[in-house]
Amino acid sequence: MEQVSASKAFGGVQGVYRHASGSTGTDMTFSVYVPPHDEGAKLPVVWYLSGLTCTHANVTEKGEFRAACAELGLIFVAPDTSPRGPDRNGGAVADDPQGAYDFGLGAGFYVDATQAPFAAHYRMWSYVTRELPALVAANFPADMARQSIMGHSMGGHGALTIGLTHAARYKAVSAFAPIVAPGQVPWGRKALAGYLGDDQAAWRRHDAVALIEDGARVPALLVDQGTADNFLEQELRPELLKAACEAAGIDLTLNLREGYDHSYYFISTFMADHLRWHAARLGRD
Ligand SMILES: N[C@@H](CCC(=O)N[C@@H](CSC=O)C(=O)NCC(=O)O)C(=O)O
Repeated sequence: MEQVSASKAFGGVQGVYRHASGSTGTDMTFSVYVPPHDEGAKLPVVWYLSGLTCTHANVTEKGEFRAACAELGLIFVAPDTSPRGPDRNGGAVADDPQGAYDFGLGAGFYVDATQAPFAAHYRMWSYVTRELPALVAANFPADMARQSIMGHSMGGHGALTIGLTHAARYKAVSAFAPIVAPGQVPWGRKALAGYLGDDQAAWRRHDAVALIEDGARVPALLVDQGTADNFLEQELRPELLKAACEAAGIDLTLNLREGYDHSYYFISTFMADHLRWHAARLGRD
């Protein structure tokens, strides 16, 4: 692992790191904020999965998480959203043929692709759930028995599906403006078809509403959603998650935030609220 940068912030260190990923077969860049802590202490880890078009940098620069993480003693990890790099294996790493913002580069959807040409490199599920946690555990003062996960939009979809699938691992799961049912909306249908083909069982394993319908459970979920979000009605559809949680008895807190859009102005406004909710479930309040 190579350190790209390290800057003191709120008494801790905001770092950016690069490594050769075995999951994606590319170099991957991610950021980690380590709050001030006693020497030898192990700290809980909050994972943040970003949305379409993002790298680690969007939330790192605009997410305004550091003050709360420093206060609460939380490590904050922000991975990239897709493999990147020189074109290999027929365009698997480079942008998709249409150059779309919602598929291919910057739009890995946190799945392990099975379809050519993406299967060779687009393995963000393995990267985020296995490879990067091992790297973080080995290189940072992380208590891997206390992890939680959150995300935005496409990353909210990733946080929900990963959190529902690994319910024992992640002590808290939350999202900002998540895609809740990718199998039912254009962004998701395009990505799942492109990465997973027509395997409907695989689609359901990467769809929060379908996972809940199929029996996945977490004790509680927190979702914040802006009412002025351009993507609300066509792509996000939080009412589908609300209905699934009600039917399943999952304690969903769905905060509809009047006038907020889909941007980091919205996310940064409610970031500290989410981190406090996570901290309470990670034994840090
Ligand atoms: N057409 C827009 C759409 C991109 C966009 O809004 N991306 C969001 C995530 S959307 C769901 O995953 C985002 O986080 N953008 C980065 C940011 O810093 O705001 C476009 O191409 O810009």
